Amino acid sequence: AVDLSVSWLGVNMENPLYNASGVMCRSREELDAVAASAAGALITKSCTLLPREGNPEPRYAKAPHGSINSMGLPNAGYQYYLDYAKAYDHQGGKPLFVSVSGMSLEDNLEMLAAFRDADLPCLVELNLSCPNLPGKPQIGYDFEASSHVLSEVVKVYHKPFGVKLPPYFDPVHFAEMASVLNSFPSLKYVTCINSVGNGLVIDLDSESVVIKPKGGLGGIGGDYVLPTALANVREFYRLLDDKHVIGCGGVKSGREAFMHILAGATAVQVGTCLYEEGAACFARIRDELAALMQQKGYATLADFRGKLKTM
Ligand SMILES: O=C1NC(=O)NC(C(=O)O)N1
Repeated sequence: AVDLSVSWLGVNMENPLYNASGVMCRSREELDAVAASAAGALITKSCTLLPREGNPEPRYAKAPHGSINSMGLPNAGYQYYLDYAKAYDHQGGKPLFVSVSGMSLEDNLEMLAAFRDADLPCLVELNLSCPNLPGKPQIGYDFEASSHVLSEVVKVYHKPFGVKLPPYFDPVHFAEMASVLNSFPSLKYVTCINSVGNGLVIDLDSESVVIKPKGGLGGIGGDYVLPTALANVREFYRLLDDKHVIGCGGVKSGREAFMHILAGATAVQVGTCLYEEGAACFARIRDELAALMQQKGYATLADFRGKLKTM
């Protein structure tokens, strides 16, 4: 038998799989559905200070090899998720993570101070990479801004936390961002990657875009992004000091979950596949991962984590 468990930053997961922030996690009903599934943990939709409607619909579409979304951070406001976390059974339940994505640094600091004061066992994932707010850049692509935000965050939030990063595509950028992240010891994990920003899916029959916001531009997920996600996991696994990397991007079976862990991922998030298949995907992916490990003769995740061979 294989052991799929992973313990990290005080979090004990029976298996390494959980939802990507944004998918099946905006309402308490959705969060409860992930908690009731075979997922090893759950994370909330990125929250803002005030509730947000988000971008006009249609704002999500399935595409031939994945998905495109320009949701625009629709969420119930941080108090809703703080209340959910306060009521949550942290002892008996699965680990709960909270994603925070303020519209400004001040908003981020106010929300983080509130989560700090609530003194909950949840780990925070600070989203530096939402690509879908018209007119707003992805903070993660501005190294100076990222450093400034993190400098202010660690003054307010003293517990270990993580950041959700956009995909990078250039070794110089991997090195630059790793250098910024390594200067914050309490930043204990990164989640790689957020959607590949501002892609364009065209429907040939209608000769039209498939989502309304931003002239059809949206974050790309699914099969399209797997190689980019794996590269980001492996590069940050290699470049970061004493931090965990959480893999996200293109996971739809035990195979891609295995690849992310082989590249160095401590745990693995599922986005597009969860959106399309529903919470049953967790048991399927879990069992596929276990079978793959069995076939390959690995008893635990640590047996192969980060052991990607190079030539
Ligand atoms: O960080 C985000 N990534 C996405 O792909 N979409 C959401 C969103 O638009 O709310 N946010």
